[in-house]
Amino acid sequence: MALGLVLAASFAVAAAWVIWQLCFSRLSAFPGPLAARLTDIPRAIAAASGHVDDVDRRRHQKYGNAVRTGPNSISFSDPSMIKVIYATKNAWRKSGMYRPNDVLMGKQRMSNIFNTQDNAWHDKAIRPIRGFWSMSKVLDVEPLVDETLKLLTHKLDQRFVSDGNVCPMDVWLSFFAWDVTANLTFGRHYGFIEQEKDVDNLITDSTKGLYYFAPVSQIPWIDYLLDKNPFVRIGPKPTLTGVLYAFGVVAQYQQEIKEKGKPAGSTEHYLDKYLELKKTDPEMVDDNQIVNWLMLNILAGGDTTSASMRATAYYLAKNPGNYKRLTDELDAARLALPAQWKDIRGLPYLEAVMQETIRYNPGIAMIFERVVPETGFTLPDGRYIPAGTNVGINPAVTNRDKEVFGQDADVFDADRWMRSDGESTEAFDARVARMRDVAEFTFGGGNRVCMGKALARLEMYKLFATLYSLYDIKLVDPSHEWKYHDAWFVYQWDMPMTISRRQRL
Ligand code: HEM
Repeated sequence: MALGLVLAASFAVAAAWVIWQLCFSRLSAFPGPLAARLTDIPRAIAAASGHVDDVDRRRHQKYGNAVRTGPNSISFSDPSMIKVIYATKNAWRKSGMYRPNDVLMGKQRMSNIFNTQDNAWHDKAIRPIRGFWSMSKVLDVEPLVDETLKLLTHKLDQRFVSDGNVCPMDVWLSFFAWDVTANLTFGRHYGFIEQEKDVDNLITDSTKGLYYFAPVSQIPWIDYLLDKNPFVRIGPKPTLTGVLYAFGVVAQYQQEIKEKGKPAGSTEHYLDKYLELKKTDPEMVDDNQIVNWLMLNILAGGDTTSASMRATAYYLAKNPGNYKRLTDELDAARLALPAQWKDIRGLPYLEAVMQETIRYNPGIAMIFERVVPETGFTLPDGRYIPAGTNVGINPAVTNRDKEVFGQDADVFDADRWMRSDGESTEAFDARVARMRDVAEFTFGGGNRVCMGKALARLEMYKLFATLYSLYDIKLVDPSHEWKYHDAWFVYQWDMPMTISRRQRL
C-alpha cells in the first residue's frame, strides 16, 4: 500500500514536471525534439554518435533557425547570430560544457585559456602571448615548418612514391600536423614521421580524450563522476599525456640551454619566445604558466589542422575539376619548394581550395556554447531568451547556409570562391566577403576566436602548395568513401591513396 502511494506520488511529480517543461518552461517558445525539451541525454547521444554535424543540420532543417537542444539550451543556424553570441566586447561567457576539458593533476584542477569560463582570467592569461600569433609573427617559424615539410616529402618518396605502395593518407597527414606543431612549439619533432608510428601513443590518447569529451561535455556534471571523481578515475585521462609531455620538454630544454647554451643560428620556436617572457616578467611567468601556454599548441594545434588537411586531400581527390585548376595554377607559379608563404599567399585557386575546405569540413564541428548574460536577450522576432540559457552555433550548420553560399552549399566546390562568368567585380567582392565572414566562424569568434588560425593557414597552404606541386595524389578507388567521427575535433580515416611524382611543366 505504502509502496503504491510512493509510486503514484513519484509518477504524479514526474508527470507534472514533464507538463511544466513542455508547456511552461521559459524556453517553451522554441521548438525542438520532444526528448530534448526534457533532458540533455539526446545531446550526449548525438555527440557520441560521431555525426552530430549531420544531426544539427537536420534539426535546423526540421525546426527552423532556433532549436531547443536540451531543457536549457538552444542552437542557432542564422549566421547573423554569430556576431551577437561571439562578441569581442562584453562577451558572453563559455558554458559548463568546456569544464570536462580541465586536467586533474593529483587533486589540482587545471583550466586553460581555451576552456576557462572566466573571461577576466582569460584576458589576463592570453595578453602576454596574443601578439605572437598574428600572421607576421607566425612567419618567424616558417623555417621550422619547412623542416617538417622536407621530412615528410622525403618519407613519402621513400615509402610510397618509389615503390607504389598505397599510402594511408589520413595517418600521414596526422603525423605531419602533429610533428610540425611540435617542431615550431619546442624545436623538435615528436618523431611520428621519422619513426612512422604514433610515438608514446600521443595521438591515440588525445583522440580517446576527445571521444570522451564530446558526449560528456553535453552533460558536464557526469565528468565529476567519471574523470574528476576523487576516488577512482574512470575513462581516459583527457589531455594528461600532453601536459606531462610538455612539462618534460620544458625542463629538459632549460637544462640543455644551461649546459650548452642555445644553438647558434637556430630559429626561435614558441618555447623560446615564452622563456623570454619568463625573463622579462618573472612575477607572472613560471614553468607552470609556460606549460599552460604550450599546452594550447598541443591540444588545439594537431587534431584541428589534421582534420582540415585530411579534408583537403580527400575532397581534391573527389573533385577532378578542382584538382586540375589547382595543379595548373601551381605549375604556372613555378614555386621554389617547400613552397614559401610570400610566393603562395596571392594564389587565388589555392586560396579557393583552402577556403572551401575550411567551410565545408570545419575541423571543429560541434556547438560552441555560451551563456546568455544577466540582461537576457530578445531575438529580432521578439522571442525572449532568459539569462543563464546555454546558446550556440555549430559552424557545420552555418557553413552550409544556402543564402550565403548558394543553393549548392551542400556540395564541395572550390569554384564558388572564384568570380563566375558575367559576375561584376563589385558583386563578386561582396559575395566573397560575405562567404568569408561566415566561413571564418570555423575558427570561432569574438574574444575567444582561435589563437592559432594564422598558423593553421600557414601550415595548410604551404603543405598543399608543396605536395600538389610535387605529386599526383589520388584515391586508389575514386568512388571510395572515407569514414569520420565528429568528436568536437573531426576524425576522418580510411583514405587509401596513391602518390606519384608529377611532371612539373
Ligand atoms: C584548421 C585548424 C584550426 C581550427 C579549425 C581551429 C578552430 C578553433 C575554434 C573553433 C576555436 C574556438 C572554440 C570555442 O569557441 O569554443 C579555437 C580556439 C583556439 N584555438 Fe584553434 N583551430 C585551429 C588551429 C589551431 C592551432 C594550429 C592552434 C595553436 C597552435 C590553435 C589554438 C587555439 C587556441 C589557443 C584557442 C583558444 C582561444 C581562446 O579561447 O582565447 N588552433 N580554435
